Amino acid sequence: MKEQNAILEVNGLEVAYGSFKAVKNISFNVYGGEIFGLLGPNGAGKTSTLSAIEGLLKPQAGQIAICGYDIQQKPLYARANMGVQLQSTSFQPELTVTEILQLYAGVYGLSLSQHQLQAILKDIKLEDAASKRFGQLSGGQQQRVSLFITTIHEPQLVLLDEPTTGLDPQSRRQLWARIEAMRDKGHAIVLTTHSMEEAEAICDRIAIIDHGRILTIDSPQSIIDEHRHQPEVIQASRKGKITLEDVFIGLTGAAVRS
Ligand SMILES: Nc1ncnc2c1ncn2[C@@H]1O[C@H](COP(=O)(O)OP(=O)(O)OP(=O)(O)O)[C@@H](O)[C@H]1O
Repeated sequence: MKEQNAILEVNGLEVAYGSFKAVKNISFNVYGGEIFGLLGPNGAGKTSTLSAIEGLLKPQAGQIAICGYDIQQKPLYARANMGVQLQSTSFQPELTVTEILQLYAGVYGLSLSQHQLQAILKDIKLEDAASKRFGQLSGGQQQRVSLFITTIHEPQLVLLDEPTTGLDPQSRRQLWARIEAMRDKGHAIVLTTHSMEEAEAICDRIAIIDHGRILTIDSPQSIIDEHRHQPEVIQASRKGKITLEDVFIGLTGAAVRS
């Protein structure tokens, strides 16, 4: 991680829906070459935070800059530096993999030669599925197409909302490897996840959010070390050793959110 290179700056972010404040004074930076995880129980404010970063909703207060461009003041510049993973349901199920790749390349003003297309299909391990319809792909295959399209314009900031939910362990590992490869190329990656295992496996830093506030922000191991002696964390421990999940439950409480 290169500390000097803040790709995403979030400062004093507040998001409200009517009179309800979903995000309350959240600040964090994400740097080139790091994977940053947003963790929190259902309703904590993760998606609201991502939506504000994407510029899909106007914050009640605070500033968000992507590569120095304010998302509200300079949305086109900010978005040019950002890749947002689309949900699989956003793609036309009747289009083939090739058609989808060509379509989205076109959206970003790129035209793919036959040679480039073959290289991409090989890279995302879908050589044999080039003419398959998107709707006929497995969940893991759809995620690979979706992740590739997110980064087709080589954005500096990549936003992934629960990228591996529903994938089998093999597909999840493969997606982790792709996300890590993006990190190693210098992209800044922000992802949300409910998987503590995922956060520990690939995130360089995480923020645990609850009720719209950041409770703690650091590397997974530092967060475990910092909170391992708290009584709520020890009480949450199930395996005799303190895990990130124990800290998460200890900090956010064991009650299921409505
Ligand atoms: N469009 C909306 N109108 C009103 N309230 C909303 C809206 N979107 C979200 N909320 C509320 O804002 C709070 C934060 O929601 P958000 O979707 O950001 O949480 P989350 O951390 O992404 O949750 P999850 O893990 O369930 O996806 C919740 O209480 C939610 O009910």
